[in-house]
Amino acid sequence: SPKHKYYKEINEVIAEHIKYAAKLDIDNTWELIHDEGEMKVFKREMEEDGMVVDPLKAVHTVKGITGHEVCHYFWNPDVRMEWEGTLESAQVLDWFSEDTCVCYQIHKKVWPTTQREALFWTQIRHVPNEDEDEDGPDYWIVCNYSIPDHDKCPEKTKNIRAIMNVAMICETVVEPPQSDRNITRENITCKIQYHANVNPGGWAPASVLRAVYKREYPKFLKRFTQYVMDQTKDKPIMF
Ligand SMILES: O=S(=O)(CCO)c1ccc(-c2ccc(C3CCCC3)c([C@@H]3C[C@@H]3c3ccccn3)c2)cc1
Repeated sequence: SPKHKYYKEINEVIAEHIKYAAKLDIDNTWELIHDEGEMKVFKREMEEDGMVVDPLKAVHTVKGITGHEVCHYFWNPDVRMEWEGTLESAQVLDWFSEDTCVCYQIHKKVWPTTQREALFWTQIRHVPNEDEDEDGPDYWIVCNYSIPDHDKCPEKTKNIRAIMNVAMICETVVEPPQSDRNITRENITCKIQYHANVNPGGWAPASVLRAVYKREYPKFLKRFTQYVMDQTKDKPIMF
């Protein structure tokens, strides 16, 4: 399809997330806020114009599912309301291509903050390892990135527009290495990195927001990965 308005931005944002994922340097600037089994959730405390914009990074390892499956269910707008417990509504406003669409969603109100909504493009992409380096990382990635407006977006709602740059970046490990033919779910593990930069778009008490982040992100990641395990357990593996 002819290059759409966001074609260049999408490539730049995805490339940035891939570059960042390859480094995975969780240095001491990241504060561990949740550590449960294989899931570790970190934050950095940052404020912009007095608003909490804490970047969040989570790493998780889940057996029995692939990076393609995790990204497929995270990206697929048709199932968003099945696993995202904090949404009041979610809809697709536009399709740029078969792997890229514009979503508009309203988050459930988080007392005492004003209700939030989000308008963003979402793309799923397979980033194979570099040809010459067959041991290089092979990623599946989904990126959700806010856009300022869209002609089909509801106007003048009472909600505050949150601004986000979120990525779900996955690698699949097959152990022991086997030919594609007879790999079972016992042989696969998905290594997940989740990066979320959410600007609440308007003032909210820092203490409230930080408590919400600390509670909601681990809950969301647990619920989402469990959803993928449930959806895939009796289905052929998506590599
Ligand atoms: O991974 S996604 O792309 C999945 C698509 O939905 C995504 C996840 C979360 C958000 C998000 C948007 C707004 C807010 C706040 C800002 C002030 C009041 C609500 C929060 C706070 C952090 C807490 C939160 C964390 C996880 C899930 C829901 N709530 C999170 C946006 C996108």
